[in-house]
Amino acid sequence: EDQSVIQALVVFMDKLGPGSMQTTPGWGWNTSSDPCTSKWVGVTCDKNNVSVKKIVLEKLNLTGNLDFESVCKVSNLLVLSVSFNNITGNLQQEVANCKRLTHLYLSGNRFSGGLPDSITDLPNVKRIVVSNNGFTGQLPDFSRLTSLLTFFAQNNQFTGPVPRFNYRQLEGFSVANNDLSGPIPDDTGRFDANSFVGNPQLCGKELAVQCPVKPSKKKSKLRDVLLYSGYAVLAGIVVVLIAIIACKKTKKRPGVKIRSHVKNGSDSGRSSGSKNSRTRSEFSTTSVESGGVSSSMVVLSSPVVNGLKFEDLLRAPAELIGRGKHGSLYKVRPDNGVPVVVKRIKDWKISRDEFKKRLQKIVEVKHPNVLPVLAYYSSKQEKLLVYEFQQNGSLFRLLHGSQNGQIFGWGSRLSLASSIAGALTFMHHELQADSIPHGNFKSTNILFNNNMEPCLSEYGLMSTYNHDPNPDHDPTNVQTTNTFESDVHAFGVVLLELLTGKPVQDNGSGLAKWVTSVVKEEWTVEVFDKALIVEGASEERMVVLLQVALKCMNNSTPPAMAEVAAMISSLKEEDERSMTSSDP
Ligand SMILES: Nc1ncnc2c1ncn2[C@@H]1O[C@H](COP(=O)(O)OP(=O)(O)OP(=O)(O)O)[C@@H](O)[C@H]1O
Repeated sequence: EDQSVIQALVVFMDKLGPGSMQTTPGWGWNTSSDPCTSKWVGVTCDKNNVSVKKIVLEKLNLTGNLDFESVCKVSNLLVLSVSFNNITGNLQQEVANCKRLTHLYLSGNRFSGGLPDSITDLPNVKRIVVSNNGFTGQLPDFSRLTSLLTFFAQNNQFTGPVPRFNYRQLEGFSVANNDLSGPIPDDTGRFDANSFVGNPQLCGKELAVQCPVKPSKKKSKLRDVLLYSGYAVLAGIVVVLIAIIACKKTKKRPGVKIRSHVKNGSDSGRSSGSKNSRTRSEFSTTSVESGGVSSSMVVLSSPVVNGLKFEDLLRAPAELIGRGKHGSLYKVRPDNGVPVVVKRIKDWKISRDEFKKRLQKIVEVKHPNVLPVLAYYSSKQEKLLVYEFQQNGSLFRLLHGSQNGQIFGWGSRLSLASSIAGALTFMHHELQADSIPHGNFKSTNILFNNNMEPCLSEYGLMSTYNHDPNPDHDPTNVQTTNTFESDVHAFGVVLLELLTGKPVQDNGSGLAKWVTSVVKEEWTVEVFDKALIVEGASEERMVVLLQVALKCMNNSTPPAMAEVAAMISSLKEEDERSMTSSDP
């Protein structure tokens, strides 16, 4: 590169605040070396190694500002990614100086201010990703960007109307979780609620929120209605809360009531209502309120919960650790026992008998990489499941938590993929005839046990799919096959998460599209987690795993889980062989 360009790049990096990265061996980014021949970290050059084409600086803890004026001195710059850092400040209008830019990735930083109008002066730009930042203000009119394929701006604080785009040409689009207002344009085509949710003042058929007939005049009215109905709901909640608290105070012995409905649980002996001075578990509240319905707790024999009684659970202090779309999760530490988690599933339209039958089947199937159910309870109103608390957290946390997956190397990821694929294959095989797939497979449901072995959690609990009430159902019917296929699809998503280190949104379709497009554009390396690249993992084998992921996510002919497991297992063997054959 030209000396003037090198100087500009050094200024660019200085402003990005590289921190201690500068001392990393091979870091480059100084005026005495060349970005191409000295292979500066994050820089890719053209075939002849003379001009910089891509700058990818992801997850490097950069904390400064993005200086477009400097970086755009690189006249051939096609790709700029600074995702997942802590970059602050505004986006300069000089972004438009990067005339040849095709890919701009800024997600997962702390940018603020608006997107400059000049961003729509980038004639070749295909992908703009500004999600997960603190951007504000109105979005510019993107309709003149005829080359744009994806625009992701979710999780910011953009205001004003949904901007104009060539929606028919867009492959990926989201403005979810902002403060946009007014009607969703008519021409947004294939983009559904996922692309728009989380904007309370937005209306349109996609969101099933009707827009006022004369938008300009009635807009404020609609807003008022939304606002007031919001207040009404809030007021309602407060009243209910007060009522519940009042109830709690008057009912002195809630445990007794629950206990009287526990018919065939393993409880016996002392009255649970006695000397109960501890914080009562939150999940017991509704059990009490569901009074009158006979219910049962089944405690499975396991050394972990030897002699655990339902009352012990109810009496122990409980801490809410998750509230998902299927229910809440509490961490509970019964007297003298190991900490457990209690999953409380809401709104599952399944009878108590069916639930029991289903759980009996699930608990029969045991696999070392599947977290066993310790106990379950069902009343008409609610279903509770008990598992051992896993203090080492989930795969999601390992990949996207504060450590950012950096100490989670390629070998461990491949081995995790292989173990979990094996576990899921086994479960599918054993529960095929009963039509019980996992149903909610994702990285928060892969937990690390005390030996840091990955374990599949919450198998078969969620029925996002309709439960078939007919006991004589044909297990090969379409719906059933689809649900097992959904697990395979979800497994593909987790593979993508492992490979890219990126969290998943909207069922992974966005991530899959992105990966597919990137692969098509032949810069595959850019999809992989920076931590894997830095580690020097075999790109060839990462690509093979990527292909397995995309196969899983292929909706027309997805493979069976057993096939997936076989592919990963042979890849793992190959990887291990290469380790032992190369230098020690
Ligand atoms: N046995 C466990 N031990 C420790 N942490 C757990 C355990 N089970 C779940 N978790 C963690 O607790 C958090 C909340 O779990 P929860 O199951 O409520 O949410 P979710 O899996 O994200 O959503 P949902 O299951 O409702 O779709 C998750 O981060 C999950 O990884």
